[in-house]
Amino acid sequence: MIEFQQVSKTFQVKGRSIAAVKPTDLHVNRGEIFGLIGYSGAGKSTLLRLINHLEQPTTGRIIADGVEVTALDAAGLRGFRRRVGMIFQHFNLLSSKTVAQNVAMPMRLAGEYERSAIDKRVRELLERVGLADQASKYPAQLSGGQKQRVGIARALATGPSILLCDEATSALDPETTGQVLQLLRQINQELGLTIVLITHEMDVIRRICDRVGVMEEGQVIESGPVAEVFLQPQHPTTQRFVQLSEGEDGTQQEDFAHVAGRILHLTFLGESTYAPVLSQVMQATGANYSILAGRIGRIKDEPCGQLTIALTGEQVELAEQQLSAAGVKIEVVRP
Ligand SMILES: Nc1ncnc2c1ncn2[C@@H]1O[C@H](COP(=O)(O)OP(=O)(O)OP(=O)(O)O)[C@@H](O)[C@H]1O
Repeated sequence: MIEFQQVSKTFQVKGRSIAAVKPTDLHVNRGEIFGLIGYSGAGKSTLLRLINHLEQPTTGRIIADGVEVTALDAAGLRGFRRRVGMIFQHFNLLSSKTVAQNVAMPMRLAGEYERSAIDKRVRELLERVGLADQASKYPAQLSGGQKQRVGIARALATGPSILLCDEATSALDPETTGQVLQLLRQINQELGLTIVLITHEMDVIRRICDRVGVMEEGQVIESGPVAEVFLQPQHPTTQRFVQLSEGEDGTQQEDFAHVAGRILHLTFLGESTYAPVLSQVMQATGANYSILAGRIGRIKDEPCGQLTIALTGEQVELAEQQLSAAGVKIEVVRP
C-alpha cells in the first residue's frame, strides 16, 4: 500500500547537512493503522510528509496506493494528494470560515465538484464525525476535540484512501484524546482507510495501531505488530517508551537476589490471558510459583498480561514446557 525503498531526506541549512530521514525501507499494509513513534527530532514528521510529497525525498522511491509518487509531475501530484488526507496537531483550520466551509475547502480547491454535491458531502462528513449541529459555527467557538473532528472531516472530503495524522491528539486532554482515537479507528474500520500516524506516546500506539515503527535519529530502529513490539521490545529506546507508558521510570531494576528458584518472565496474549493456565500447569507438575511482578492490559482489542514468577519444585522444566505448549511466551530472567 505504502512502500518506501531506500528513501532519505537531507535538509541543507546554512551549508550544513541535516539527515532528517536516513535511507529507509518501510512497508505499510492496505487498511492498517501504522504508528510511528520517536522522540522529538527523530524524523517522524519528515517521514510522514514524504508520503504525500510535502517533502521531496533526497534519494529513493515511494509507492503509495499503486502510484509511484516520486515519479509524478505537478498535475499527477495534485490528483494523488486528493487520495491522501492529512490532519495536524494544531488542526490548521481557517478561522474566518465556518465549520462547513472548512470541510468543503478541499473539494472547492479541486474545482471538480458541483455545489450541491459539496453541500451533500459536507453534511455526510459532519454527521460522521458527530458535528452535524455545528456546521455554521466558527473554529474559535469549538473545543479542541471538536476542532480535530472538523480536521478529520476535512481530510476525508475528497474520499482519500490514506489518512496521515501528524500528532493528531498531542494538543488534547486524555478524555478527548480517547474520543478522537476512537473516531480514527471507526473511520479505519468503516471506510477501510489506511492510516499512518505519528506520536511520541506509546499509549496512542497501544490503543489503535496494528503495527508500529520506532524512529531514532532518522532511522526506523524497530518495527512489527504492536503486540510484539510492546510485549517484547528489543531496542533500548523502544524499551524506554514501553516503560514510560507503564508508568515506570526505568531506574529501578529488581535483581531478585533474595528470591529462590528459577525466575521467568511470562507473556500471555489473547486467549491465554484469562485462562487458568498457570494453576493447571502447577497442579499437573507439582511445581510451585510465586509472583514477583505483573501487569495486565489490552493491546487494541486483545487482552495481554505479563508476569514475573519464581518457579520451584522437582519438575520446573516440565512446567515450563507445558506453559510454552499452552501459548505462554517464556523468557528466562535467571536460570
Ligand atoms: N524544513 C526543515 N529544514 C531544516 N531542517 C529540518 C526541516 N524539517 C525538519 N528538520 C530537521 O530534521 C530533523 C527531524 O525533524 P522532524 O520534524 O522530522 O522530527 P520529528 O520526529 O517529527 O520531531 P517532532 O516530534 O519534534 O516534530 C530535525 O533535526 C529537524 O530539525
